[in-house]
Amino acid sequence: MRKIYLFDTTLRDGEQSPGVNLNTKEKLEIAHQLERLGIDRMEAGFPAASPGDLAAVNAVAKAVKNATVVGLARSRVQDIDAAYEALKDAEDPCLHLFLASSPIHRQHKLRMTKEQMLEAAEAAIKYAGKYFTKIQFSPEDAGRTELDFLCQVTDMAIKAGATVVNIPDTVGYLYPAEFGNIFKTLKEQVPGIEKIQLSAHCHDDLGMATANALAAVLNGADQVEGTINGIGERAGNTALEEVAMSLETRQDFFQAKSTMVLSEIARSSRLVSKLTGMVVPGNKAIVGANAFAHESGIHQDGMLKEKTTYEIMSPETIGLKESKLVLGKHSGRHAFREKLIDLGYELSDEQLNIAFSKFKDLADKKKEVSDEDIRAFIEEKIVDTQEIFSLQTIYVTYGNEATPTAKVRIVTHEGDVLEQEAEGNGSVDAIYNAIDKATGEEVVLSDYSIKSVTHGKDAQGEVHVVMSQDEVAVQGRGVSTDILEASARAYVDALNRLIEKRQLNNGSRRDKIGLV
Ligand SMILES: CC(=O)SCCNC(=O)CCNC(=O)[C@H](O)C(C)(C)COP(=O)(O)OP(=O)(O)OC[C@H]1O[C@@H](n2cnc3c(N)ncnc32)[C@H](O)[C@@H]1OP(=O)(O)O
Ligand SMILES: CC(C)C(=O)C(=O)O
Ligand SMILES: [Mg+2]
Repeated sequence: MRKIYLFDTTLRDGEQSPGVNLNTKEKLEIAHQLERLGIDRMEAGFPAASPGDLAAVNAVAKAVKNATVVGLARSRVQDIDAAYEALKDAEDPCLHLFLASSPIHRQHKLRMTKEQMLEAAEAAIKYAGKYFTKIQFSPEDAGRTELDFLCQVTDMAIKAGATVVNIPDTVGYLYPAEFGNIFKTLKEQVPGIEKIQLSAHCHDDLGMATANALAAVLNGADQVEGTINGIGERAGNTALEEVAMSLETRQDFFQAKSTMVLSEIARSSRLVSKLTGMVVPGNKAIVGANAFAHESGIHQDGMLKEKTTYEIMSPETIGLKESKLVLGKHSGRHAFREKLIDLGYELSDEQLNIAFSKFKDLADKKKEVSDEDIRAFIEEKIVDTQEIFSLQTIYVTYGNEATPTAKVRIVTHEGDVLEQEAEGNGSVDAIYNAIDKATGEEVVLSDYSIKSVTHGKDAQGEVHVVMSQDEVAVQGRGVSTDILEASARAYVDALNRLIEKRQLNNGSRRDKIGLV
């Protein structure tokens, strides 16, 4: 099995993400985590960029013991000197030199001919050879460089003393077959290529960064460069966790492995996200919050029966606890029942059906149904014995200079429809007056409280009421994403309990409420 070296540039190309600025302490924290992650080489910064970055690279160089520490430099004496200054205390230092080779960069940016580019790069590699035994050379924008010229540049770099030649697709322009072909060609056509390592550095402008890096591996690349979470200039770099997990998951195909400590992936991702402020999208491969979460019923059913139906990797491998079955609009009964068992509820099939349809109603209103949501509506309703009144609709008219009015429609358990409208001191009072009118009940409301039982903008509100009638007191609870609906539900719930209690105490008094 071939070893693929991982070169992490989170602290250099990753830091080139707009808005990211890591101080020395933060770079050190990430560097130590990269060591735990088993990264072979880490690029700590660009020492010539600023005295602060030189100091940060120097701090990383002194602190890191289990990886090669790399510093980036233009092909200029002052940059190489700065990099030497930063890296001189490293146990295993490496200089990363670059000079663009593509026609666009040569003509417009460097204003150099091919010959001048070759001469400048050669002079820089040779100058660096005085200080460094490990030198990586990158022909920047290699992806858009004439292939025969790239072979010439690589040949020059090997002869001048480079130990690694890194091929950057600087602007993320190439497709895997094209990028792979560069490596194949270099391997076939450059004499002495076996003396050095070939490396791939890809950008994600067309979403090809990982695919291109893996195409390079298939065509002989020894090293892949990238960052944690794929951060980096513009659309970012190859995400190293994607490469390592691809090699692991598809060993059969790549016949290559990295020495990344896979169980440190999740922790590394969280740390980089926290210190750079770059939020990991939920759908990001490997480390996104949804990468091991399943929402739809058919998938959840498959997962419960056999995880490999819908998971090609296990969350435990990357250091997460377990896969998540997220309850939402697309979930089914199997996952719902499993969740209830997890939460400690054992329901009969009939209760499960009632609970499931309430869950679906809630899921239509909320993006994700949380454990608290489920507890709230299970405890609210499944214990119900008889629903004499059920609230069908409420309409409330409110304006701060108008009298609030509410219209309710209630259906009795015998199918009668009771519809009434009333005014009140506030919206809730208007709703309660309308319910009183519709049901014909006269009650005293002695307590009303409201709290949020879940979080976020679509949190559920839980209303709790206490009411009494002829010295019989009952409580009622209502839960909804809308507090007026929760208020109405709590009131109707209490009325149902009141009537039930009254029936138990006195025999039927339903004639009084006109239900017979
Ligand atoms: C593809 C990549 O990611 S490359 C790395 C990109 N990262 C960075 O640029 C971050 C750090 N950079 C910096 O802090 C600054 O750009 C510095 C300190 C390096 C240079 O700053 P300045 O001297 O003000 O130059 P500026 O950045 O405006 O322009 C770049 C100069 O370097 C030249 N240059 C660009 N690449 C190279 C190279 N690899 N080798 C030699 N010269 C180069 C440009 O042609 C330009 O030269 P000119 O001034 O003669 O026209
Ligand atoms: C410095 C080089 C390797 C780079 O980051 C690029 O070309 O994208
Ligand atoms: Mg780059």
